[in-house]
Amino acid sequence: MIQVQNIRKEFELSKKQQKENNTNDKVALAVEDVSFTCQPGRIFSLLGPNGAGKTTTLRMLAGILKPTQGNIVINHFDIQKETNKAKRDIGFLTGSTGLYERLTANEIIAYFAKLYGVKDEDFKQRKEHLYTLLGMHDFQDKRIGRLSTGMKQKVSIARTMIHDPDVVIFDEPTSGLDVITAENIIKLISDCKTQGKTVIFSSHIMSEVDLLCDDLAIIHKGKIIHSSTMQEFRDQMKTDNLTAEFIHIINENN
Ligand SMILES: Nc1ncnc2c1ncn2[C@@H]1O[C@H](COP(=O)(O)OP(=O)(O)OP(=O)(O)O)[C@@H](O)[C@H]1O
Repeated sequence: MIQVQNIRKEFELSKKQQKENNTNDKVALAVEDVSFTCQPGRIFSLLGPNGAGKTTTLRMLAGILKPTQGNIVINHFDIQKETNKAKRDIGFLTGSTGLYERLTANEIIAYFAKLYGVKDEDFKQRKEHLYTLLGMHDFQDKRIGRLSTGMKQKVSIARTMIHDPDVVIFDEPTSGLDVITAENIIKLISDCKTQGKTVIFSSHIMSEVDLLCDDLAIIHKGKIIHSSTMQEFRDQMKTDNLTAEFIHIINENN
């Protein structure tokens, strides 16, 4: 379960950033008064145009960024007060997940399994499952620095899932992947739901949202402008498809 209450994130701007952003403001407000709940066994989708505040929100949920205000609770653990306990329950996938370029996929997966205290027998079984699902056997012994963007993304996904987290946070999970692998990721996300995990993902791809999500929130300029179940979203649509409806809601709030 993820409970988000009135979170706000301000970034302090350096003199250089102020110049780049053409502003005298000392802070940039990225997320303002955002609240939502993600339930176990359901998939929650966070949608929004570029720069809306999706990654900033997900990084706060994962305990990587500290909110300026507000509370985040992951499976009853306050992410700011009981960070380590909360983090054990989280798998976080982001496009910028740092992978050590000089290690191989096998070394990275083994390293993270150890870090999270995964038992040997669980490790072997999970690794095999993830490598098969993602098609990773062929490059498991290659150094990360020699892998393509899509291959690196696969390693990141395996790394995110190896400790079998209860709560999974995916920031644009299929970005940079070929259609076959993207389909497998969709299947992996869907399996997470069947296993009763709490899933949140951000995406620009409405067909993925349509396939996967039970609940959704639309964020725009740092604020939640729509929040409902997917069914409620469909029932209130004023246009005839999801993409058109998304654009319509954004335009109404410009
Ligand atoms: N470290 C930072 N310092 C200053 N401003 C930042 C920083 N990180 C993000 N921002 C700003 O916060 C806002 C939200 O950015 P964020 O990356 O969360 O958007 P996003 O919805 O994930 O966008 P995208 O779909 O393009 O990835 C943007 O205006 C961005 O410029």
